[in-house]
Amino acid sequence: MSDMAIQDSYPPEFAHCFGCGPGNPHGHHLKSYLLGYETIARFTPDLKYSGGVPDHVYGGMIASLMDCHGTASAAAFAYRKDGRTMGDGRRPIRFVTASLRVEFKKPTPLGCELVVKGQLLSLQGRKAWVDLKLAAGDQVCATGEMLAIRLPDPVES
Ligand SMILES: CCCCCCCCCCCCCC(=O)SCCNC(=O)CCNC(=O)[C@H](O)C(C)(C)COP(=O)(O)OP(=O)(O)OC[C@H]1O[C@@H](n2cnc3c(N)ncnc32)[C@H](O)[C@@H]1OP(=O)(O)O
Repeated sequence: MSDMAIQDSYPPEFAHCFGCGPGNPHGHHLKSYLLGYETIARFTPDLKYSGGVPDHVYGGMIASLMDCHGTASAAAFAYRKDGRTMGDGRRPIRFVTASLRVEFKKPTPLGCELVVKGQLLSLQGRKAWVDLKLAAGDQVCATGEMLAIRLPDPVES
């Protein structure tokens, strides 16, 4: 596993995301890592992120974790495809979410660590499709599929 979290390769001007931006002092600071051919992030939601009952995570938090982990995963997979290393000093590869479908399979328990994993389904041009799974222990609670779009490099003036 790379020691560097994918989000820690985001340049300061793109580090403000509430879910994962290292530069947002109020945010969740989700950290995603490339581990072989998949990505992984671990996160324990604070007890205030409850759903309809106090011991379940609310759906927005689950979607948020997939949102941030999915775009980070897309970037990591694109770095690998381009034969690059994150933080290599060149212009960073950045993706944003174009679409995210979440299926809530089981209630997600609050008060324990959640593990989000990503796998690349397809990477074609600027489009990356990422398969996502969120689990509590051995139980997969939600699955998702994201289309992430690679942002073009800004034109140098
Ligand atoms: C905004 C800057 C932030 C940068 C942050 C970086 C660090 C990350 C931070 C952490 C982030 C955390 C996560 C977050 O919270 S990311 C925040 C939530 N996401 C957004 O705000 C994204 C808003 N959307 C856009 O900016 C644009 O629509 C994008 C950039 C996505 C595409 O607009 P762009 O003008 O560039 O490209 P295009 O329109 O030619 O489309 C290109 C191709 O994609 C296809 N397509 C597009 N949409 C869809 C769709 N819904 N379903 C199916 N297909 C779709 C389209 O048909 C085309 O295909 P083809 O014709 O080529 O075959």
